[in-house]
Amino acid sequence: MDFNGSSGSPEEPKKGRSKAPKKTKESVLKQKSPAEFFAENKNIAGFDNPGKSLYTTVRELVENSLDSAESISELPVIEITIEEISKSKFNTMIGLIDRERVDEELYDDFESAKAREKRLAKEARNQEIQAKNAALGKKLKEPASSKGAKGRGEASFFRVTCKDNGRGMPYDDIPNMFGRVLSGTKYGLKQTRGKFGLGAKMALIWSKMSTGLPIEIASSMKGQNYISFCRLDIDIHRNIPHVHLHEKRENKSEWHGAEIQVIIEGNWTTYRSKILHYMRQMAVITPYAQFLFKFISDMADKNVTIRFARRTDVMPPVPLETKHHPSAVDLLLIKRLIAETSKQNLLQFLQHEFVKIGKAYAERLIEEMGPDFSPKMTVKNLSSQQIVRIHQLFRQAKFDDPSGDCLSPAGEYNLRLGIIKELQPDMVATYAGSPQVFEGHPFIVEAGISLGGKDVKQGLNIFRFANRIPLLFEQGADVVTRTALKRINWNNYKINQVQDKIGVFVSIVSTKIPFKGTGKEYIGDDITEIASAVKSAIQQCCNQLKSKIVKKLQDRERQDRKRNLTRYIPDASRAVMDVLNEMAGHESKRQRYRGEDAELVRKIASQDLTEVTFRENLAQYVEQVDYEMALEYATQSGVNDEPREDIYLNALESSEKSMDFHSPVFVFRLIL
Ligand SMILES: Nc1ncnc2c1ncn2[C@@H]1O[C@H](COP(=O)(O)OP(=O)(O)OP(=O)(O)O)[C@@H](O)[C@H]1O
Repeated sequence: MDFNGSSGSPEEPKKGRSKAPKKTKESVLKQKSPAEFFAENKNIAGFDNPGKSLYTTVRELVENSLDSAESISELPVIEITIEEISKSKFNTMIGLIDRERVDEELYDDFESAKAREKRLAKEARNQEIQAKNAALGKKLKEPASSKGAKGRGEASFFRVTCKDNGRGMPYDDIPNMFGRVLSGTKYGLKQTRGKFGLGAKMALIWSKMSTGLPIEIASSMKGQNYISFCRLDIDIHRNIPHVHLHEKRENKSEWHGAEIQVIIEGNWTTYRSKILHYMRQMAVITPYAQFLFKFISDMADKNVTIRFARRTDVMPPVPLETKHHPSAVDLLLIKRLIAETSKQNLLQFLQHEFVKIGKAYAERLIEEMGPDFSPKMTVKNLSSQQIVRIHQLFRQAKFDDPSGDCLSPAGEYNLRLGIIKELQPDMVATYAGSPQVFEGHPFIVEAGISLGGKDVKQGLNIFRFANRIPLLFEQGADVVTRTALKRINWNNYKINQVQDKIGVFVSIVSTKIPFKGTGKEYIGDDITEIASAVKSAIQQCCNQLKSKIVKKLQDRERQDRKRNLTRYIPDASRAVMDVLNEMAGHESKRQRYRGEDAELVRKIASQDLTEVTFRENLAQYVEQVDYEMALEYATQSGVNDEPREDIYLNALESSEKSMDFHSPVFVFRLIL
């Protein structure tokens, strides 16, 4: 869909300034194209500064690739490469001669000899303080990063490439898909990662603003014997693609998918960890995808290669496009649906363009609308007032909730697998809620709680996902953070909120994610339905963990008790034997005992019972008591009934041909 309402040749100028109303001399009225607007307000789309822009570019490209592969039910294979381009290399690329500085004082990072002296003295003082503190065992503060001198520093350039095995794009659509802001294929009512028709264009706008270089797209669809190649940039004022090269190339390897390449200014140093976190979290929520992430630079020690291997072939079902729920439409939307419908009369329109309106219910609604409505009336002839009446009734009438069938949650199995694969926790519990509704939109909340694991800090580590996208920014106000911090009493579940390493994973999917703020980065805390679904999903996980933790604690207590008893056996045996030896020492003393006691004393005297046998018997007894206690606990807590789950892990290297035989308790792999 195209917000400009244009579908003609992309190269042809159609809208924007050229079509602005004629201005009189006094008029101050101006128009802006959507591309211009977003270029001027790029923070809205997550392009706040070079570092964040690098992060958002990666994110937009990866998410487009995932959407694309999943739309054809293909297990995603995605390669993302960030290549650092030095300034001189960049200058060569654009044909600019690298010039040495002549007038040093002209530069923003120029530092006078006096200022340099002052800075170095300050740095030396700081180092001294740090050394003193270190000697006193005090916690060291990160030294304020000394950039040498003031200044904005050198710009860094990066070539970002993302290659996938997805659906690809039709040859003719590519220029508009990448060169016209607010055009995309994901505007319908459907759960998708992308929605606005903006992300890829923003990467291009940023490249245009920072390097002036075009974007390159290579793509092929299944069965196409050619690769569509397109190099283009965007005419920001007119919001139309400016195509440099658009041609068909040979597709020898029968490849399908897309490869997008863009050269932008960025900052790897400040956003490295965010980008790697993003990739890692994406691997958690998408364990059926294979990601290869590479950072390449001239300095080999900066290079990074991370392969996030596919660990399951189980892919969530493709989300389905659904119709609007009557309680979630506004006047404008009803008018648009009327304009677009293929249905003739009001009855058919209500029945077919909305969910949860059956024929009988549509008839009752029309009856209720009043005497100037009838089932057979032509829907396109409805007056504005009549449409308002329909809208009012939609807001007041009762409708069944939409079902969650159109949604595609990650799935409890995938979430658990993702958590285990990336964090290797000591314990994990997951829960998938049933579909619920807010403002006429279905949503599903899934959660996972883990304890322990690698690269997890003490306290709460929150991982948020919306429509299977990791959300990394603006965490504080998010519904998940607030719920985990304020509404869960972790003590109740024997979890120590400060000391334990707690992973909180919450994934929300919906046909509409109610993002707050400008950056599509957090979900507000004010939608009660979502807030309570998040709370209950976390609690369900905590309950599962609690029984595991209690069992573990009891196990530990038992082991401690056994260890303590065992530790005292030698002393206790020796002490008792001393007494017994004393009793059996003299014939005259032995005479005093009768029955069992006499027998015992006799055995001591004849050395039939020694300290060693006594010690052995005691050890055996402790063992038996321990066993009986374990058995008693198992019967009480029904440990044997604990649900078991099969988890099938794929081999890290899938190059070997093999066949897996799954049994309830093991997987047998036959290498062919
Ligand atoms: N890797 C890809 N494979 C196939 N189609 C793609 C790919 N990348 C982009 N597209 C197409 O280009 C369109 C525009 O992409 P863009 O990133 O601008 O917007 P979007 O993904 O629709 O929404 P959002 O701005 O919310 O990300 C997409 O709707 C999709 O049809």
